[in-house]
Amino acid sequence: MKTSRIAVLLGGMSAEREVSLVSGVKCAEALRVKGHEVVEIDVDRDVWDRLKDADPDIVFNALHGEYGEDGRIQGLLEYFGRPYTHSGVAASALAMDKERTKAALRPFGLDCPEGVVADRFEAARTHLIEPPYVAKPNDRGSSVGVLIVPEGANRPPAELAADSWPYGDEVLIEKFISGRELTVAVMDDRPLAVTEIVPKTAFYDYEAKYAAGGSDHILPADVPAAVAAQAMQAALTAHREIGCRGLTRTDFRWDEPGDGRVWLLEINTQPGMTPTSLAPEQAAHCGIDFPDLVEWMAEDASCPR
Ligand SMILES: Nc1ncnc2c1ncn2[C@@H]1O[C@H](COP(=O)(O)OP(=O)(O)OP(=O)(O)O)[C@@H](O)[C@H]1O
Ligand SMILES: C[C@@H](N)C(=O)O
Ligand SMILES: [Mg+2]
Ligand SMILES: [Mg+2]
Repeated sequence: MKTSRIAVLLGGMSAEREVSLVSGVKCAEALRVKGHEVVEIDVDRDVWDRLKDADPDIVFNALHGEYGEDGRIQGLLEYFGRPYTHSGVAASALAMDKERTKAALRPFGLDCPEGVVADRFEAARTHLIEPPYVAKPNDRGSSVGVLIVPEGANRPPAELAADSWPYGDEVLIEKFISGRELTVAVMDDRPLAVTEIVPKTAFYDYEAKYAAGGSDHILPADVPAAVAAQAMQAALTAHREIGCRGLTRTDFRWDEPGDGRVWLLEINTQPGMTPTSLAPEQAAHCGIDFPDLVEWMAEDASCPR
């Protein structure tokens, strides 16, 4: 790839700001290793002015969560008119909405857990589906606000009605899928591998995701070949049918003690690029080191309109 001037967007205004600062610094470092001129932009409401000042050839979006992964910054980048990494406006907006993503993918034969989107105060008053279920923000990431409601629970989680609840009023109440946790990254049209995640905590929460040693990653996952093939195919189908670009990562639960189905939870259009993140680990497993992965992402950047 020819040497370019690349603006790396990082930080931002989401609940995943700290994660994005780590992803962004790592990606900026990798692009510098590859010889590119890099400007880091910690994104706030002045991002337009900062982009104009930076005058980049390419924008590398290392944001996660609301404003950075949900079509909003992508819309602004379309106006800016320079190639940007990852998915475009529509795919980003759809993928950030977990329940609508599942509805979009079921017609393609993918198993997606039953769920209902509700106002958080209503969900705090009464069980909207029979426990066990998961109550989680419909449009956040890094497991923020994820609450597990076990079988036999008398009441919904009181946290949902707290004044201090910071994740918006819309929650997804989703059937709890017991079993094992799998994930598959996709680069363009290539599913990379299947990782099984074994968290040290009760589930794959923020701590298990980002604390060193917070979870074990088994790569390649020690699962039957048919299960691995099903997860890889489902990740590719999700990437294509949601209309994604560049790198994505799709998360699954394999209901091994139950009926053995592989259930799709969500597709992430801005997967983490931190030292404990899963997509770079899968790329490395396929022989693509971190600088090569990041440079491929920059090279793959586009601005279709
Ligand atoms: N329906 C479910 N059944 C069982 N566990 C679940 C379910 N939904 C979520 N979880 C648990 O919570 C974690 C986070 O859920 P999910 O992947 O939907 O959210 P996220 O916050 O967008 O995560 P990410 O960091 O991957 O963006 C899952 O990895 C899983 O451990
Ligand atoms: C960054 C985090 N939402 C991930 O999917 O890796
Ligand atoms: Mg997510
Ligand atoms: Mg996830």
